[in-house]
Amino acid sequence: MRIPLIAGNWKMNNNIHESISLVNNLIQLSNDFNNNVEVLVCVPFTALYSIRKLLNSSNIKLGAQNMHYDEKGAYTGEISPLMLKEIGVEYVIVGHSERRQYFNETDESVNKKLKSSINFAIKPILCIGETLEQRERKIEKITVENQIINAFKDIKAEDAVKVVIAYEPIWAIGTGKTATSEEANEMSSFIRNVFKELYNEELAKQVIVLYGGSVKGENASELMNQTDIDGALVGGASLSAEEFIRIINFNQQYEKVNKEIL
Ligand SMILES: O=C[C@H](O)COP(=O)(O)O
Repeated sequence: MRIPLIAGNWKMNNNIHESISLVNNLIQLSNDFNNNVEVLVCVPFTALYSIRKLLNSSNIKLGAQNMHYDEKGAYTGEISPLMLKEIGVEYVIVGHSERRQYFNETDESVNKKLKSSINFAIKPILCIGETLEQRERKIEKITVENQIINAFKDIKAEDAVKVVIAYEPIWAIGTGKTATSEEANEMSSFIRNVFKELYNEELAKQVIVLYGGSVKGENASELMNQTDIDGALVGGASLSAEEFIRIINFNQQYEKVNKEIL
């Protein structure tokens, strides 16, 4: 069974003080959380240690937004999987489009990071997705397929299933434009097909596929209740505890909307 995952990616926002305050708000409101959803916050490196201590008394998981693939070495300014492990980081985002676009993240480094995070038992969230130009040229599926094939090079099925996929159409990130629930579900279903071809049908059914790109409280329930979408990678809206909780509780809204319709 695929447990829904709602992951907040704070990106380069919140100093330590602001991070503590946001997480304290989340913890205070966590009694209201949808119990069937796994909740994760991916915070800046500088806040990881303080937030780890706060989260110890909660069910909220802790993630990092990037890591180097080597465990140590002469890589000035980088953070290793061992360092993340030492703090108790459970998840790491790999290959976010902003890292591919601004920091020369390549398919090759993404592949190395996936292997390394699996090796260190840090669950990777692999981001894939097409640009607006690629969608307009109708090459969004082949783009996403190639990203998967390259990212999973030499990764065995028993490890591949540990990777969470986040489908994030780049044109929907931080723009207020969301893919329609049909577009997002169609791509998520296509992603499962790629895994079926690359590995097997069982793995294709098991892999967790998130949607990311301007997810908010108001659109979460429709997106999350699509057959092939298992949750969300949330940027801007995860910076507000109230808005993030609206997303976490997408099912309650969905049930409420359905009851109102009935
Ligand atoms: O990692 C999160 C995504 O880039 C989505 O960001 P957004 O929700 O601000 O569009």
